[in-house]
Amino acid sequence: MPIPALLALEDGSVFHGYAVGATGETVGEVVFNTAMTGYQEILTDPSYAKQIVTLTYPHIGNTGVNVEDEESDTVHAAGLIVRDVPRRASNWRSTESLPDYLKRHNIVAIAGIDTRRLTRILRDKGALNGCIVAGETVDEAAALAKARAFPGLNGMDLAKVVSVGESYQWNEGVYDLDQTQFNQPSKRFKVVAYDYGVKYNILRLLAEQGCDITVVPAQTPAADVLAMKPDGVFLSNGPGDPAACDYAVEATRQFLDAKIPLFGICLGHQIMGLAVGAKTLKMKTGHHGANHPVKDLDDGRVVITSQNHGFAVDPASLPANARVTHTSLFDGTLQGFELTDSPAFCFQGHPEACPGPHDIGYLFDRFAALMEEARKNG
Ligand SMILES: NC(=O)CC[C@H](N)C(=O)O
Repeated sequence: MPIPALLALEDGSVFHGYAVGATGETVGEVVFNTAMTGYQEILTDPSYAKQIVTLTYPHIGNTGVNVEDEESDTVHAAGLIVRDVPRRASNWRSTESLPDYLKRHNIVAIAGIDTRRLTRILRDKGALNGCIVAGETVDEAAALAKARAFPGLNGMDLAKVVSVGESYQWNEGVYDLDQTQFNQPSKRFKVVAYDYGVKYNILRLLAEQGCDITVVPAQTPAADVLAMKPDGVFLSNGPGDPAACDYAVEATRQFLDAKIPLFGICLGHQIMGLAVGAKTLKMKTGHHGANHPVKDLDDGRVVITSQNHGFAVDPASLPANARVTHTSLFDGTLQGFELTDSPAFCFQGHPEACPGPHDIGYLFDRFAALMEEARKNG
């Protein structure tokens, strides 16, 4: 007999299903992700800290899990909600089933609920706080009280919580499926990457550009980084509210003043926005998926992108020296901008994919070109 589980949302909705992960309880902001593949990359994306993810694709776990597809050193999502997990996982790289993996990481997960109904609630009302309880006795009223007691992500600084404790070097490139190993690209740039909750594939794609990367903790002062004399600085993705990361905003201001090549992704984009004086806001419905159309305003092309954010930079608040480069074709929100007086640019979505399409991978080339240019100008 499966172990019972329930999901309670702060609006009073309750869903009954069964446990497919650890027993116990978890609380967080419930969001839906529309990607059809990549559940392991989603679970290990540190930007999902304090968020419970429901996947709209109904069959999750078909290909099991494997060590090469991890996007960080552990699972960061606060919980998982799915329609159905197959009884048997099958893939040539699979080393473990999804339920065993969730149990090993102590992640509470529920299956057997109507994820379409849940998604419609979240789409109509926006992200809601929720609680999953899994165990032989599940108490609806207690779960509801816990969902309502969760303070929400507004004002929460989670970047420094998930960040690495000590700096480290990263040189590994992307995974070569034919060689079944990670590339070891040669190095031509020295890059410092801030870890606000960085995904490994960002570091891998930077390495593919020839970056010799030093990953540093979120609160590393700008002066320490500038003392390393890097060719460029990278600001990573990460969880929580960007407006709460004052130390990151302050460091970014100093990099902009120093006119050092700067590239930000997702939380890094939002931090760059705050550093130039723009405002961030919480979106009603965040973007979480792998098929989001984004327009590149420079050449008009439409790129299909991976997305994972619940906050956004308000384009109306951008200063005159910020030029908008990308916008979302789903809701018109800001997706990218660059500065006209500094070699700095950023993107709200995920050019590293994992999971998702690679259409916007050209941003990594752009960062390398900025560093090349800065070198020439000495
Ligand atoms: N993936 C990210 O970096 C997310 C940034 C931020 N935490 C948001 O939700 O908008």
